[in-house]
Amino acid sequence: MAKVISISNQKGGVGKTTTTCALAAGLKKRGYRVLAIDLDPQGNLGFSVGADAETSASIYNVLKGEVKTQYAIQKTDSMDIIISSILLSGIELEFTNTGREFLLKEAIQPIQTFYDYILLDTPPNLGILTINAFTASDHIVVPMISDIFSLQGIAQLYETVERVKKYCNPHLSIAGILLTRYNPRTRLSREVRGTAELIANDLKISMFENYIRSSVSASEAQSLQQNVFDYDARSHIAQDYGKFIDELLAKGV
Ligand SMILES: Nc1ncnc2c1ncn2[C@@H]1O[C@H](COP(=O)(O)OP(=O)(O)OP(=O)(O)O)[C@@H](O)[C@H]1O
Repeated sequence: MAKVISISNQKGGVGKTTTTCALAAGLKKRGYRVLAIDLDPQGNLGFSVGADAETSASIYNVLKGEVKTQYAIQKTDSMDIIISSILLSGIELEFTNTGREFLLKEAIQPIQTFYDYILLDTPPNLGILTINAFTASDHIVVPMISDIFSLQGIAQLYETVERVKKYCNPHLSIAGILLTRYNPRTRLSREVRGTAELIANDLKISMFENYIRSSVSASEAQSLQQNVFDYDARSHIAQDYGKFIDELLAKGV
């Protein structure tokens, strides 16, 4: 039975897609069966792994009930993936029925025995797609860049998680906050890290000890549609994501 992990932060550009891609590819390299589902209407994850966006079904078709989940899965070198669609951006108005928070959970139920991990790349907001992701998930990984605005969003995210736990999914847990695009040499980064630790501590959320350093390999790998390990296994970003995955597995996630 697959463990389901949301990679989520309502702030844009914090490394959700990069983390989903690296986590999926790294877990696959460790021998796990991994499916990633792109819930972000921007569709960057599908592009990052070279998935077909022209003819294949997307998670939008699945949530609409037009296509069975198993027929939307594409196999790529890095991971199995269900791509996103720009049509997801209208879903807030389109799906208004009772129970709409459970659509994704129901959609992945028939395929959960075929995978060890299902990773959900969420959009940069706390709307119905993110609520669907949290309702379907066992754990949430929260990528965060070390700037002062990112800190403000953590409490809001925490409140959403508490609401989902109360009404939709009591088993949900935040696996931890992962600092991304981190530069250990700058004082600001270190200060924000210290403040993030205080906030996380107050909310009883853990921070991952490992962080992801800033590296041009992130965008270079994406533009070549490769995962960071295949692009350059010796790069900072590949090494950091490798250590993060070890830490995540050691936590029992
Ligand atoms: N460790 C890193 N070092 C340098 N650049 C990075 C790093 N991680 C991600 N980036 C770059 O930052 C940009 C945003 O990353 P990404 O798309 O993963 O964020 P996101 O949170 O998914 O964004 P959105 O909310 O828009 O979906 C991308 O151009 C990516 O290449």
